[in-house]
Amino acid sequence: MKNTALQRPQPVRWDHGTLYLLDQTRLPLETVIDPYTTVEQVWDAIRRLKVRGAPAIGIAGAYGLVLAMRSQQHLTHEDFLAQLDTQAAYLDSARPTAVNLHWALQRLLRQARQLHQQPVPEIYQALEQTAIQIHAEDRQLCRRIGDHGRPLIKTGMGILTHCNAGALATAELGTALAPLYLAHEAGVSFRVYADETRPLLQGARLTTWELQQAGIDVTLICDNMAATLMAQDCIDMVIVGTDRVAANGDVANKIGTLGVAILAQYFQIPFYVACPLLHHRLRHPSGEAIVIEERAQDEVTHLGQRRTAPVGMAVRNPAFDVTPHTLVGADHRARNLAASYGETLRAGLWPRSSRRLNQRFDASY
Ligand SMILES: CSC[C@@H](O)[C@@H](O)C(=O)COP(=O)(O)O
Repeated sequence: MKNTALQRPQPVRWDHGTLYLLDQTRLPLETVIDPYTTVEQVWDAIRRLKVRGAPAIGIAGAYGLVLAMRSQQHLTHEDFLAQLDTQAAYLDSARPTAVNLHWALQRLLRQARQLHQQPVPEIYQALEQTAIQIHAEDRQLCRRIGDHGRPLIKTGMGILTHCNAGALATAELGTALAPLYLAHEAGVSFRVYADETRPLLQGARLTTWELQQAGIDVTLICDNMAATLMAQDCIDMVIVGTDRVAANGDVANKIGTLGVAILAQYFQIPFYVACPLLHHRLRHPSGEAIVIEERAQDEVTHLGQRRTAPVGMAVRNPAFDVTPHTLVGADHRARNLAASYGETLRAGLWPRSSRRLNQRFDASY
């Protein structure tokens, strides 16, 4: 058994009331961990992707709300709860697509309302404990995804992943990368292909970095090389994370995921989405209703500080896309026959309809 636990990076840390975030914009060249003491700093870190990946954003947002309320403990109950609402709405505005941020903030708001009879400092203490609990729960959820997905990983496989859904995006193991970490620890040898993931290069900068640190065989490819590698039989499965799941099983994930899913169907390669459905309330009936974050133009017109497009160029920069549920799953032939259900990698269940999918999610967490 190999032990990779020591090499895994920790994107978020809470230590005696101070939040520490690993600045992911500086990876892989520099490993910088900054302390955060104000809600404005946390909002900015989320917005700029210093902390990123749906689960890590949710955890950081929860701690951000705790930081916001620390200096408000002198307020009356009514004013404390009003301020809590205001600060949660502010944090929630940092990034719209990942469900975890909204989910974590709402959980803290609900808890504060339930405790409205308690003295304000006790409500504050409970908020801090819940943020710590959200952090710990994510660690467990990632491990469960890892346990569930590990048997899929077989010796000799080539595995393609897009963006970064690893330790850097979560409390510990990652979602999509959790099965890979556990398979590696169990001695399974496989090769990961990491899409570079334009425009912000989460694959090139982050997935390669964390897998390399863990001693996992990883090869970097440009996004436009995936089709060729599939045609050359280098890819046996695709596994990605998700920022939001709709009730019909459609999944929003980093821009470019849809293209990979279409390719996987063409080449009849299993396409898995790894996620803990605890956070996904399946509020949207289908992927069309999911709000997709549109980011700044310079992320597309520049590579780092260097301009690569003409001045004045029209640009689109949606940060995520939606993969229809019909493209998610392991058996493309079966899916063509019964294309009306989604399959999402989760605790041992492969539901056959979105209604059952919903029930099973609730039952398991
Ligand atoms: C476990 S993470 C799943 C997703 O959050 C991940 O794949 C992703 O798209 C992250 O996007 P990012 O813009 O880097 O926050």
